[in-house]
Amino acid sequence: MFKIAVLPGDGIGPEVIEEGLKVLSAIEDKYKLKFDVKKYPFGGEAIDKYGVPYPEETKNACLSSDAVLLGAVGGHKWDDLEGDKRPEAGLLALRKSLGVYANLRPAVLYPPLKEASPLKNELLQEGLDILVVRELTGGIYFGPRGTVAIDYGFKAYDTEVYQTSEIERIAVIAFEAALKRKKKVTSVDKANILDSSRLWRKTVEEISKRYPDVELNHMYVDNCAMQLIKNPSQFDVILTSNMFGDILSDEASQLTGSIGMLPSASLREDKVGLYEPIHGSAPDIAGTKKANPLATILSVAMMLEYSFDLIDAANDIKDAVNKVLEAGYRTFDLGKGIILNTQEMGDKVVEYVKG
Ligand SMILES: NC(=O)c1ccc[n+]([C@@H]2O[C@H](COP(=O)([O-])OP(=O)(O)OC[C@H]3O[C@@H](n4cnc5c(N)ncnc54)[C@H](O)[C@@H]3O)[C@@H](O)[C@H]2O)c1
Ligand SMILES: CC(C)[C@H](C(=O)O)[C@@H](O)C(=O)O
Ligand SMILES: [Mg+2]
Repeated sequence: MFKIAVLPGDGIGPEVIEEGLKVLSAIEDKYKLKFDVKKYPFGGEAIDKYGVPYPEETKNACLSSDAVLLGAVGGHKWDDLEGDKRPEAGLLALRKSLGVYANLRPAVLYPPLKEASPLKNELLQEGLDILVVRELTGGIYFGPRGTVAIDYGFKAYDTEVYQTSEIERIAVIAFEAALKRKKKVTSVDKANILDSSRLWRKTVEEISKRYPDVELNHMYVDNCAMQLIKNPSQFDVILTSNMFGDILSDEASQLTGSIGMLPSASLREDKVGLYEPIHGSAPDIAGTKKANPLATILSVAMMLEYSFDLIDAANDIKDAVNKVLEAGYRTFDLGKGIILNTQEMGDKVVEYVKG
């Protein structure tokens, strides 16, 4: 029986997780499966209860599970805490402790959402299906950092650090993914300025030699941010660092209609994975029932696919989401249509999963 540690977190986290679990339980019924699902405190909620964002009990549960499903963490209440005591520090510790260095963020435009994308229709003729492969356990998020007092005020620093082995393993993930897609990798860096990016570029070049069937091009991150809007269909797999991937995936998500549509899987060598929507705790809409649960529901689909090899079940969820959208149902972030609240959207997906 697959063991899943569920971390609802803060803000809209628990709201979208509830809908993800509803869909998971519909899959259990449909396929006569049984998942061992347990919730644990994490993020701001855990700080309030235990004084730390990633308590030992939660850590032990995550480390002994087949998959971790996370809502989102953070909120104004904890914004003034020191960096390493914040809910977001718990998220970094979770990712690091699991060793899930490969963050896959598929930005897929579901055809019924063409109107919800801010792009002109003519730019979407070929659809939009980009896989952002983001390095997740290195780079500036984990490099040396600090704040020191100086003559006038303070000096604060964060350091982008990458070593060959970290770049190699994430590049392999990107090239392998490209082989199953349109066979194109765009590696995004800032090699005109940063030493770490120059090592990135050189290492990616080396790995690309093992993949003669995959086309590789390099792009500076500032240009990539622009090209995503100008000509998104040029991209297949975007391979990039932790911070650039964070930023570019939020940008790519909006092209698909809303950040509320983008799921993610964070993987390592074995099948264990962390699954989470790419959005945050959205304090501006928490408690209003406006949150779009589809990114979390699609993260459940990724969990079924990557950690459990339940491909049919994963496809059922993706098909159900497409059908719900085709039938005109929307959450408020997706623009015009039959507007549903968070719970109603979850129920609709369940209805279509059941068939
Ligand atoms: N993985 C995570 O847990 C994660 C990710 C990003 C941000 N955060 C945290 O979340 C908090 C808020 O950050 P932020 O406002 O920059 O980013 P956010 O992603 O929470 O929200 C950005 C905007 O997108 C909207 N939005 C996000 N998810 C949505 C959904 N499912 N449906 C509809 N609209 C949605 C929000 O209402 C907001 O207007 C911060 O504390 C931040 O650190 C956590
Ligand atoms: C909250 C933050 C630490 C996180 C990140 O930057 O990785 C978030 O923005 C994300 O995209 O998952
Ligand atoms: Mg982000």
